[in-house]
Amino acid sequence: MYIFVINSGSSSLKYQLFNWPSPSPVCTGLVDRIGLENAQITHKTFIGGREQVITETDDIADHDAALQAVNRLLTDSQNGVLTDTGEVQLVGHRIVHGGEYFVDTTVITPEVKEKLKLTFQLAPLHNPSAYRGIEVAENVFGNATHIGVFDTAFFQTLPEKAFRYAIPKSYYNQQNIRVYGFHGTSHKYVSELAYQYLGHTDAKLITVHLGNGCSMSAINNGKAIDTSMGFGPLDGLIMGTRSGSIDPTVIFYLVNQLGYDEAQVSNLLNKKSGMLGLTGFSDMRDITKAIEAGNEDAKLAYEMYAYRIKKYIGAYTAALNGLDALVFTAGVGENDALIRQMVCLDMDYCGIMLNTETNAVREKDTRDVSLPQSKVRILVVPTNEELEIARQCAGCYNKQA
Ligand SMILES: Nc1ncnc2c1ncn2[C@@H]1O[C@H](COP(=O)(O)OP(=O)(O)O)[C@@H](O)[C@H]1O
Ligand SMILES: CC(=O)OP(=O)(O)O
Ligand SMILES: [Mg+2]
Repeated sequence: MYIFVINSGSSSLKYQLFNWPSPSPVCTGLVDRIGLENAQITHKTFIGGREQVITETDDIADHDAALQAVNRLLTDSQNGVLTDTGEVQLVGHRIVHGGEYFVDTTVITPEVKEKLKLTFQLAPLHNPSAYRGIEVAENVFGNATHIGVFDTAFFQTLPEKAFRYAIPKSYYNQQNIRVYGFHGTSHKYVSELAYQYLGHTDAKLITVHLGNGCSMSAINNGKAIDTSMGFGPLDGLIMGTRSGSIDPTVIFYLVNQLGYDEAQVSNLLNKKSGMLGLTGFSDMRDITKAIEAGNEDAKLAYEMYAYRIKKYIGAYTAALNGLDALVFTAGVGENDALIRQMVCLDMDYCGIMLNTETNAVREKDTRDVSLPQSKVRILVVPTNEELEIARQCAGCYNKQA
């Protein structure tokens, strides 16, 4: 059974095709810079153990054009992996915000799509493009069952003391204003691999997902008990373009003193802040280069980024009453050894002692980068949200069958 997984970002589209139940993808791809000049498609196929990479640069106006281009590559007469997109039976869609409506993996119907529209405001960088991705994919993969997998689902186990805000109860009861939590698919996936690596599931974990969006979660015996993102994916850690936690007084000031409206505040905090606002770059690789070139703003931003993570480690170690493993994942968490080093520096009081030598070695697989005497294991676990989405789609489909 072919399962196609789509992870639609605001300006990118990632995808993987699985010939289920094999967890190794038949092909993977990324369409980057959608809507900008010179969008780039990187399409990789893995057939008979051979990797083939096709890259194309073109102007791709929107998600519709992006999926049409992917469709062409998938069914190309020479290098295609499918004869027809009709061969795809399930399409899994990553949906960041399930709001109050979706607590689990859900088959997409017209009613589901209507409810999804109500979540746009809550995740403005993500849910509108996921919705667009669904609409386009329904045309391209007309025979398939489309299934939504929600970032928020993993956080259904949060206790009320962690998911409620200290505002009048009616805002929760009537408006569902509460912590939802995000990147749940990734936190779930890497925590399960960490438990496998540790060899037991009765362990206390802190998972640190550092991609464009960044979040942490505290996990006790496989159940999330707290997480750093909140009502929307803006709270908590400093991210590529998002501020993370900020005193709401700043927002009152922007509105009252500078005359900002809601769209301007949202644009500032979601798209112009974080590492981009502090340094002019949102990509950690550019920031590292800037630090090497002596850029003081970049150095400070890097320190702020690591410091915020450190504070959450302290908070979650307290919430868990101990810690067995600290797990780093996603683009920055997996690849940026220096961030891991800065986060773990001077944490021996908490039992965290990094092996700076093994930490500096690049590897693809799950690995332990702590010193033998460290009470807490420090793990680097590559995430794979697409594989987890495929797994959940197959589970949802089999339950229905
Ligand atoms: N070798 C690397 N060193 C440092 N950072 C990296 C490296 N490779 C990728 N990244 C960072 O990973 C980020 C993207 O992470 P990713 O998990 O792919 O994010 P998303 O899924 O949110 O787009 C980039 O912004 C970049 O800063
Ligand atoms: C929820 C979120 O922030 O997702 P991403 O990291 O893909 O932007
Ligand atoms: Mg991501």
